[in-house]
Amino acid sequence: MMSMLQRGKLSQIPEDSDSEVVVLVECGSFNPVTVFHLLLLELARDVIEREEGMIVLGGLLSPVGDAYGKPGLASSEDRLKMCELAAQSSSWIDVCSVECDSEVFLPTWKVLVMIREDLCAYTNRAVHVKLVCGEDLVHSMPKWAPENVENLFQQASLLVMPRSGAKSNENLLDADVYQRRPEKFKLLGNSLAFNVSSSEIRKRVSEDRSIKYLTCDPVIQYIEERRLYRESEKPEISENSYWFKHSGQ
Ligand SMILES: Nc1ncnc2c1ncn2[C@@H]1O[C@H](COP(=O)(O)OP(=O)(O)OP(=O)(O)O)[C@@H](O)[C@H]1O
Ligand SMILES: NC(=O)c1ccc[n+]([C@@H]2O[C@H](COP(=O)(O)O)[C@@H](O)[C@H]2O)c1
Repeated sequence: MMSMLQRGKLSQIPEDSDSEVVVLVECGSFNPVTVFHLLLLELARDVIEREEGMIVLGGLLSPVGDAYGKPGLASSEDRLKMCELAAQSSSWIDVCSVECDSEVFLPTWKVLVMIREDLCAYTNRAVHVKLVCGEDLVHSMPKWAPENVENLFQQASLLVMPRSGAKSNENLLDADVYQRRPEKFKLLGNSLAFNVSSSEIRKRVSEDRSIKYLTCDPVIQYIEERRLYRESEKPEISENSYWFKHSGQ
């Protein structure tokens, strides 16, 4: 199988180390990738290394495939490329193309299992997988097929960042999914929470406003060259899309 995380970006595991090994995965649309997506992985790594003493093998951005059917989604080719350009700025973050390569929608738990199995086979040791996300993803889970949520909690644990300026006022601690499996969650401090989003970038591009420092320079150049997001969004919502049925929006 093609590598999901370039071997050159993987941390070395000292031979005599009995520390637990983990890969951090962020799943999303990345339409386009923002500075916050990268920062979220950095903050998660810091917490896991300092507070849990685990070895972080690497971090992955996994853009959802075209089959998700979310209105206004740029092609998986463009979103994958922008993630790759953003990951060039990191020594340990890489991009996983398994969702974009798939013609069918892959539930998040399946993506995490594929990544974990690939890395277990490569390192020849047990590898844990943690989903790094914003709290809006957790609030959307009641719309997912219940078995997909259950499988996710069986296969992985979550590192969750409060989302400043979130549309929802729900508190993560009140969410049913949290209350059912609190041991599966670790909350990241909100002192660095800020309100940059892909939708804000798309809006600003369509209004010809600056997006400097909201995403990486090579991503800005790519958006300009490919003239992405120039039209203001006219969401054509297909009621048959996976997104419409399961995204919670
Ligand atoms: N500013 C932010 N604060 C907290 N979490 C964030 C932030 N931006 C993105 N995330 C998280 O990163 C993951 C991937 O995000 P996604 O690709 O959906 O970007 P987004 O900015 O939420 O997109 P959009 O604005 O198009 O809804 C999700 O778990 C999301 O909650
Ligand atoms: N059943 C599932 O596992 C399921 C359902 C809906 C969305 N998701 C994921 O949640 C993320 C949502 O991203 P957006 O917030 O950009 O729509 C995507 O990575 C998507 O694959 C997973």
